[in-house]
Amino acid sequence: MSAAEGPLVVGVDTSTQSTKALVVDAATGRIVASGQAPHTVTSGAGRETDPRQWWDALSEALRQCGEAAHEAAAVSIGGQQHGLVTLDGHGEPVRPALLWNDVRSAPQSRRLIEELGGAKVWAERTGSVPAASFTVTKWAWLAEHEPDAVRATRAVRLPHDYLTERLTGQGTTDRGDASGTGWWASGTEAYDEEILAHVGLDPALLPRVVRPGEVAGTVRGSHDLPFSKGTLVACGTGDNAAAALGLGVRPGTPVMSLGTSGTVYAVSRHRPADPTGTVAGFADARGDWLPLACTLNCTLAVDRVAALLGLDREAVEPGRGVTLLPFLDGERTPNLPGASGLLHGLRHDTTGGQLLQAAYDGAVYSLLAALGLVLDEDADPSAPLLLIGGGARGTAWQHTVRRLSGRPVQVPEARELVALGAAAQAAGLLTGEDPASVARRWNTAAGPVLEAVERDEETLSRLAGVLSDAASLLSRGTDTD
Ligand SMILES: Nc1ncnc2c1ncn2[C@@H]1O[C@H](COP(=O)(O)OP(=O)(O)O)[C@@H](O)[C@H]1O
Ligand SMILES: O=C(CO)[C@@H](O)[C@H](O)COP(=O)(O)O
Repeated sequence: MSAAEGPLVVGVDTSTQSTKALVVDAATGRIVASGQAPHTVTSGAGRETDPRQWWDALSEALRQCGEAAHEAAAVSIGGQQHGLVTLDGHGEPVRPALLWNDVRSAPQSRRLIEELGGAKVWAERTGSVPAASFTVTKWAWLAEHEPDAVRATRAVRLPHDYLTERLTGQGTTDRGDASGTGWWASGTEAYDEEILAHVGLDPALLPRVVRPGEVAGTVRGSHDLPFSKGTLVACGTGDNAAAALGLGVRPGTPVMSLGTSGTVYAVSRHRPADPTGTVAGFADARGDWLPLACTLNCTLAVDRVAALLGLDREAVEPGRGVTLLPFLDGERTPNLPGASGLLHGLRHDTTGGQLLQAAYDGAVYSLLAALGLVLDEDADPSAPLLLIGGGARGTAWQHTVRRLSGRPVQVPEARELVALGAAAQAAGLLTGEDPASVARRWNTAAGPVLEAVERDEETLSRLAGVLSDAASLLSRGTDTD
């Protein structure tokens, strides 16, 4: 391995299933070392992780990076959005974090929307209608179900804030991740004190929102990570905003991420406010906006169907009659938090491979149905859809997205776009550059473009029909526990 041309920076992605760390040469974008370690998420009614697992996983991922991590001049952390981290007076978790895909707060979501003036008011005020994923609904759920935990809480953080604070000793966040809480007003770019008062959350418990490009702090002395005391720490951001940075996308370029969550988004110059709630009006990590739609069921749901069928995830077969809505975790897009999976059109001659293809179709359909809503007038309708996340490596995912979108699809060769985006933020601290320009200089989006194929209108309209006909079944919910 040749010596680095520039200073080394570390970018971290602490996402739902694992924490990944990259050591990157800030001059060239070359990945000098990488590491990854898993965390566990509870199953059953809720989805929770002890935040200390993220720290341990970060430590292990950095250990795998070896000596290179010791040389880092700056570090930044991107992470799963929305999770509610509650800390006591010593900075220790009061209880495990409630994650973005925990739908127990669906009743609190409905109630908060109604109590504060309805969906349109929320969309105009915070950019988003707070579905059960949003932090504000989780805080309301906790206040109702575990008031002792709320009373013991001295600080409220998001997942990426938690790790940044353990590095720096400072409670900080950024506009991108703050915009997914439901208590950050997108018009004024400040915490919304009325919403906070409504849910009984003292603003003093929240982190300071660091400006894009500002240093969040420096690595403090006492920790078990390989960084030297005084290493610069950037503000970090939510994982989708980090991936947008990591790709260096300009406004209007559509991105689809296939991971634990499925997301579609584009950077926009216009502040979003979708009263239907399909599009979350997130801020990006620079000063623009990131209209985004997110599904709860993506790679894990399809892999689960493959496992139930005893098939490899690539063992799909074409078939036109069967429909599978893979809403194994409830769903957010469409907003059906109580839904479960639904199968329609099963026949004696339906094969396992056709059922598996139907699961891919169902997962991709929800994302594509929202794609048009996240793109504004800046968008070029013929631009390739950038496909990222673990699922983007899969041939069946790639083919399904091409067939149901009718668009060309570009699959960047770089695998860890969230961690690269965080690394670009860290590099920006050293050079004064815009992180998105850093990523473009690193050429992170480079990868093969798969040509457009004819859009499979028959499958799209069959899926739309089943979704509409099964509406009452899907909104009723299933008692499984
Ligand atoms: N080669 C592959 N083909 C299809 N799916 C894959 C492949 N590699 C990983 N995955 C899927 O990617 C998922 C993890 O993606 P990732 O984006 O890392 O998730 P997250 O960031 O949400 O934790 C796994 O659930 C797995 O199903
Ligand atoms: O809730 C959202 C976006 O609003 C999710 O995209 C989370 O940010 C989790 O991301 P992954 O772990 O799937 O990357």
